[in-house]
Amino acid sequence: METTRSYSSVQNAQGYDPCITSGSERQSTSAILTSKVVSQDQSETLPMPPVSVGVDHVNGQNSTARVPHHHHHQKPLSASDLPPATMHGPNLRVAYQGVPGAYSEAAAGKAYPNGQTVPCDQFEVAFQAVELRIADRAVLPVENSLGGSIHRNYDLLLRHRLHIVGEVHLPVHHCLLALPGVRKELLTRVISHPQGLAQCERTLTKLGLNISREAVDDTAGAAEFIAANNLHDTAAIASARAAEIYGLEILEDGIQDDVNNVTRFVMLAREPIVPRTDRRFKTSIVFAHENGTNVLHKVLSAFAFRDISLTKIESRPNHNRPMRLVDDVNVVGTTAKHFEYTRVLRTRSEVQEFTSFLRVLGSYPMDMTPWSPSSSTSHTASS
Ligand SMILES: O=C(O)C(=O)C[C@]1(C(=O)O)C=C[C@@H](O)C=C1
Repeated sequence: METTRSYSSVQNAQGYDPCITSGSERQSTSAILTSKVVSQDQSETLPMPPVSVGVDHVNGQNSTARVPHHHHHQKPLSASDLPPATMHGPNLRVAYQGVPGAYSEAAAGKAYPNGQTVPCDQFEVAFQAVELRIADRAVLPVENSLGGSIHRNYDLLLRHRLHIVGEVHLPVHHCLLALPGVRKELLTRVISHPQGLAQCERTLTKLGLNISREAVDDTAGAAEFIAANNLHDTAAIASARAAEIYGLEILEDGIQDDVNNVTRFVMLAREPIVPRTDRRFKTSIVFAHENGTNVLHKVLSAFAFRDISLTKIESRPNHNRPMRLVDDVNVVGTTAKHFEYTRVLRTRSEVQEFTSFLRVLGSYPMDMTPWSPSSSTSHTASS
C-alpha cells in the first residue's frame, strides 16, 4: 500500500497536497449517487437528452439539430452507469489514525490491499478526512480481545455521520523497540499507545522492566519519537514494521500478554451498504432508553423472537439515559435468505418503539477469521 502524507488538522486536510487524488474526483462520487435518481427522472420527463453545449458551440451547431431522432427515448448515459472508480482499487484512499507502522495502517492494508493509506494524527481528523472527501474510507479500532471495547471510538462514531461498511480482525504482535545498541538494563521508560501498554503490562513486569510507562498517540509514533529525539533511555512498544521504518532494534519480540491478541477495526464510509444475502452480515446498533421501563428486556426479546443472534451487547452509562451497543448477526440460512435483512429492519423498527434514541451504525460483512481461539464461538453465540 502506498502512503500519503499525514493530516494533522482539518485546515491541513482541506489544503491537501497534490499527491492525493483531488477532491473533485470525490465530488463525482456524490454526483454518481445523486445523479442516479436525477438522471432516471430526467430520462422520463425531459424532452431532450443532454448534449454537451461546449461541443455544439465549437461546431457552431444547434444542439437540437445534432441529436438524432431516436435518441429522444434513449436513456442517457449517466454517472451511475459508470463503474464507481473511487469505490475500489488502487485509488481508494484509506484514512487511519497514526503514522506509518501503526497497527491501524496494517488494518487499512488488510481491509483494502490496493488502497492508498492516509495517516492522520487524530481519529477525529480521520473522520473529517472522509467527510470532506479527502479520503474514501477510515479504519477505526473499536475492540480488543484483551481490553474489550474502545468506548472513545464508539463515541466518535455517534458524533459523526459515517457508516460502518466492514470489519477486520488484526492479530496484534507487539515488539519492544529501542535505538540500536541500547540494552534493556539502560531503559528508564517505555512509551506506547495506551492499548499497547495495557496489552503488554504483565510481560513487561516479567522482563524486569518496572520502569515508567508513558502513553502516546500511537504505537508507531512512539518509535518515531525515540528515533527523532535519539532517546537512549526509552523503549517503544510497537510493530516490527515500525522498527524497520524508524531504524530501531527489536529487543523483545511478541511481548503481548495474550498470544492471541486481536484488535477489531471497522471500516467507515460516507454511504452505507445494503447487506447481501449470500454471506454473513453483522449490524451494529446503538440505542438509549429511559430508566426503569424494562426496556432492555423488550429490546432483547425483539431480537430473540426473530432468531437474530447477538454477538455483543454492552451498556454504557450516559447520565440517566443508558446507552447500549448491540451487534446482531443476520444469519444466512439455507431457506428464506432474502427475508433476513427485512427481519433485521423489522426488529429495528420495533426496537425504535421502546427506545428514546436509536442509531444503526451500519450493516457489513463479518470478518470470519477467528477473533481469538478462546472466544471464537462468540460470532454465533446468542445472548
Ligand atoms: O497505535 C496503534 O498502532 C494503533 O493502531 C491503535 C491501536 C488501538 O487503538 O488499539 C490498535 C491496535 C493495538 O490494539 C494497539 C493500538
